[in-house]
Amino acid sequence: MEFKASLMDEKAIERALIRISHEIVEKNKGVKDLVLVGIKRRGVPLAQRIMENIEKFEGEAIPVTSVDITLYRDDLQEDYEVPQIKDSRIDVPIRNKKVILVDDVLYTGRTVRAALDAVTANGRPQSIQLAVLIDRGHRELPIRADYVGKNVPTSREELIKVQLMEVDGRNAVDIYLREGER
Ligand SMILES: O=P(O)(O)OC[C@H]1O[C@H](OP(=O)(O)OP(=O)(O)O)[C@H](O)[C@@H]1O
Ligand SMILES: O=c1cc[nH]c(=O)[nH]1
Repeated sequence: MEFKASLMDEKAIERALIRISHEIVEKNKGVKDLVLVGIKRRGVPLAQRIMENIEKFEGEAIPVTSVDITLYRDDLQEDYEVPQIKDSRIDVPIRNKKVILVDDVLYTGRTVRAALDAVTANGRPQSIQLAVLIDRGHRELPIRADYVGKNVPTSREELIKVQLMEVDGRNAVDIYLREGER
């Protein structure tokens, strides 16, 4: 992978998450019935940070939980990976709640589609919204985000790498060119 450019530093990530946190409270007219669901792995610390921001502004904590969506190799098509639910148990009640799914990158939309299945397997929420740090385009399904940290027009040969302190030891968003695509 060849490094191309830095898209966001620690401060830019923090500002984007603060804005998203405000937008969530504004759109939902408060924090009542909100549940944040981070998509593993990097959606989980992002959901946690959004919860901490909202708690700071509103003085009220909202539940945070996670779903585990993992890429599996398609048995019939060797080079094709399909996101599947690894563990669909959600450990907070979501029936009649306003669920906010959180992930780092939105690309084809397949991970989010699997996450929607995982959430609805646990009960019928009042609504499901989506927050992502980066929307890089190239959707293959009719899925869009309600809250976006940064829209980044990309080519398919590029790769967006989000790094978060809790997982990677640093906070940064960088863009790379995939091996052999130059
Ligand atoms: O819209 P999609 O095409 O589904 O792509 C987006 C997903 O891809 C990335 O996960 P990845 O599979 O790279 O795993 P990671 O988060 O563990 O690195 C990212 O974290 C999103 O979950
Ligand atoms: O560029 C991409 C595409 C999917 N997932 C990522 O994390 N980056």
